[in-house]
This record gives sequence, C-alpha cells and structure tokens, in this order.
Amino acid sequence: MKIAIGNDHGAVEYKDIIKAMLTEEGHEVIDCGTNSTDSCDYPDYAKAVADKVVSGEVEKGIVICGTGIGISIAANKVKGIRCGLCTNTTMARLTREHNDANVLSMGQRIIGIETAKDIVHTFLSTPFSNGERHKRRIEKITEIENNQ
Ligand SMILES: O=C(CO)[C@H](O)[C@H](O)[C@H](O)COP(=O)(O)O
Repeated sequence: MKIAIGNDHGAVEYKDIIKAMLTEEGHEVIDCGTNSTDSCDYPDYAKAVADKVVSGEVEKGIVICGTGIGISIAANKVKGIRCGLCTNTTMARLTREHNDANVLSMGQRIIGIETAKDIVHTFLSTPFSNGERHKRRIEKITEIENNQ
C-alpha cells in the first residue's frame, strides 16, 4: 500500500520506527516530515499528508504529534479527510469499520511504541464495514463539509 506519514517535532522517533516497519513490510511510505526535533507547527504536516490522501497519490495517511490531537484536528479540516485519533487497536478497528477513516492519528507522548505499531497494523488491515447506517452517517459528514 502507498502511505503518507507526517509528524511534528514531538513524534520524530515514532515516525521513524513506523516508517521503517512499514517499508520492511513492503509498503511504499512517503515521508512528509518533519525529520527534525526543532519546534515546528503540526498543521503544516497534517496538510501535507491530507493533500496526498485527497489527491489519491496515497491510499492512507498517518499523522503523529505529541498527543495526536492537534494534528488530527488539522487533518480533519481538509475536505475529504476522515482522520481518527486512536489510542488502542479497538479504536483503530472501529474507525475503519464505522468511519471509513482515511487518516490515522496517534500521540507519541500518550501511547507506547508497541501499541502504536499494533494500531497501525489494525488500521491498515481493517476494511470499511460498508454497513448502511455507517454509509448514511459518512454521507452526512460529507454534507456538512459541502455546506461550509
Ligand atoms: O497539538 C498537540 C496537542 O494536541 C501536540 O501534542 C503537539 O505536539 C504539542 O502541542 C507540541 O507541544 P510543544 O510544547 O510545542 O512541544
């Protein structure tokens, strides 16, 4: 799978580990930065990842910051993005099954690296359930976006 990954200064370590893991597993990973621990602004990296997902250049995006909150808020401002902030694998499974999330968000200062790796695997391997009620709710989210 082709995946874009981006992070702020608070998540360089996890980004490097996850990028290496996914590359080793045969995925094509586009690194949108940052690769420095110098202080930076997470919206810049959220947008870089989100744009690649929306344009279809990549199938899925992963964004990571200190908590995962700021970078997920920013990613969700891009039309067409459904970014789910996950702290465990149940959330990762459900944000795919119910929300058809196309971007995963995590926080390096919140979860351990083994949990983060498990979340990534769950997120990437779980299909959307295609349930009628979930499709209806996603359509309503799109409607909100389109009426802004
Ligand atoms: O946006 C966040 C909080 O929801 C992220 O955790 C950021 O990584 C964090 O705000 C960065 O904080 P710092 O004090 O500038 O390192």
